Amino acid sequence: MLDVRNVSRLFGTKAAVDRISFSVERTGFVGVIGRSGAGKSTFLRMMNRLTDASAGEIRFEGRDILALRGAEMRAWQSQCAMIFQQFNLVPRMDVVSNVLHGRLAHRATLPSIFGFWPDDDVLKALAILDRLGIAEQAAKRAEALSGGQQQRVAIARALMQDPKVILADEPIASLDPMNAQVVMDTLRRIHDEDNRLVIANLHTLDTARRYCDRVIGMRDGRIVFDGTPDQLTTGVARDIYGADASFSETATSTSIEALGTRGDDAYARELLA
Ligand SMILES: Nc1ncnc2c1ncn2[C@@H]1O[C@H](COP(=O)(O)OP(=O)(O)OP(=O)(O)O)[C@@H](O)[C@H]1O
Repeated sequence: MLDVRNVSRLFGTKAAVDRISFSVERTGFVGVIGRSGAGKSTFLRMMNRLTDASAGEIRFEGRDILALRGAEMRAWQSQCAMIFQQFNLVPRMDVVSNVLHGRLAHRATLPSIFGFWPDDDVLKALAILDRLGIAEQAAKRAEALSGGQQQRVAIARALMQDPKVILADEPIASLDPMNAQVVMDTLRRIHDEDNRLVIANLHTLDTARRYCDRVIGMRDGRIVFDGTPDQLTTGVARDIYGADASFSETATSTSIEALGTRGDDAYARELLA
């Protein structure tokens, strides 16, 4: 499905991503972990063509997406939705309009600018918001929502593109543990129910272990670990983060795990409703 071959990105003489290779045979939930500056965001941005690669190939279903230009590149970008740490919504615009912007690549620009959306698109946006549990927020300005709700709006906007791949760059780094859990549950559900490939850069080990089928560890632009969550032991994590024997997992953890084991999911949702 996805074949990344010897992909590099240089900034000046420094390799932010250094000849990385891996394959994803079939759709899954892949987490990418590593300390700040390891190259995680640069890799996602190359996948989405927001940043050019310096070398290598990224083949998705047989096509080298790094070689796409013009309309073909834009078509790829709409199949490959991106979710960002800071949500990237239009704060003063209402929620449903923000979601409808996920359809921009499919619609004429001018009517969209003036807010003329086909009824089908509006109904689809409302159905997605309903699926993500935030339909009642549809008419509010995005800026009036909590961080977790805003990230769910961003996920709804991504789903409006009907993407094959969802790339999430630190999707919960700005959220408190309860909101983080709701957002991660949402991403996982989208993978399970829709079979979309999710690749998420994550800054906490417990989140990677809990939600991912596969974890890729990056260090200094290279892949230094590629395995299952079970194989992600403290020793392995120490290598990925480049820490010494004093490495502590708590420094790279949130309390999501604790919330889950206490069975507080329903409580978290109640609070967020
Ligand atoms: N536009 C740029 N110009 C110059 N250097 C860059 C640029 N973008 C990234 N870098 C450098 O590339 C390296 C990898 O950065 P990247 O943002 O991919 O890391 P990361 O693992 O995502 O870290 P973080 O979690 O802090 O975002 C860093 O050393 C960074 O300073």
